[in-house]
Amino acid sequence: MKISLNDVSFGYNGRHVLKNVNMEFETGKIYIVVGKNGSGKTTLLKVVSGLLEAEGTILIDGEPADPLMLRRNVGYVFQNPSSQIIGATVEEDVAFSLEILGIDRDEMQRRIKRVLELVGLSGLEKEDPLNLSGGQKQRLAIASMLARDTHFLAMDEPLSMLDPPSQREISKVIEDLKREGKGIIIATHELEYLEDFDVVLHMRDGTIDFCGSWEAFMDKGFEDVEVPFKWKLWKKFGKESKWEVEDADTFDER
Ligand SMILES: Nc1ncnc2c1ncn2[C@@H]1O[C@H](COP(=O)(O)OP(=O)(O)OP(=O)(O)O)[C@@H](O)[C@H]1O
Repeated sequence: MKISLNDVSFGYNGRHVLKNVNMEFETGKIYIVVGKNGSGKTTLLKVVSGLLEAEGTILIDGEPADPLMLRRNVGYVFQNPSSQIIGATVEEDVAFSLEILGIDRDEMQRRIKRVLELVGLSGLEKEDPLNLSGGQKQRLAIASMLARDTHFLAMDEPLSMLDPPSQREISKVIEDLKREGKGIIIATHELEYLEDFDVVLHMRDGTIDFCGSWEAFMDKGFEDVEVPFKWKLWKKFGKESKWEVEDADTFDER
């Protein structure tokens, strides 16, 4: 599936914070959206997810799509997972996101089991979400969206509230979802742990001023994004090599 944005703009109270954006998102790929605070990342994700209605044209596989159609195809995972968690138990929380879809009980149980397995929360079905760690809450928020089985997921800073081990774990979950064929759009400042991503988008002042590979992104150099040391290693030694460099400060990039 492909979602195309043609000259899409959005304004809060008449002030445009997305300006004539043209972009295509495809399933089976991970898109990383970077840019400084206020550049429009969250707004872009909310427009693609149908949570905000924008000006311009949005197409799904070439057909005009309204916000409702976008909501059916793109799940949005909020920046703060706690704001999304409403169930008294882990399984109930996932069930809530399915109830509005009118799915029968057996199918619901199947989906709950599957998504909790996928995000590594099996065994915690009866747990109160409030007792979960930050990483587990983030997994639950992802699981609840996943259960809706949308083709795309838009995730706003899914790694920002996590410690490095949890960032690594959630990155793996996200990469597994890509292998399942989902299209994933992630707004993030944390570039360290995701490895298997496809496209980097850079936003500046409501526009996408770069869209391409991480190599091209590094070549261009953006002053407002700190490129992870790992990318420099990839560039020097190849992405597949597993080089360990002990002293990052003295590493020679050339
Ligand atoms: N509900 C709102 N009402 C008015 N202005 C808003 C609202 N939400 C965001 N904005 C403004 O829109 C612009 C883009 O915000 P957006 O949240 O999309 O940026 P962002 O790149 O996601 O930032 P961050 O990295 O801080 O999350 C900012 O100038 C912001 O102040």
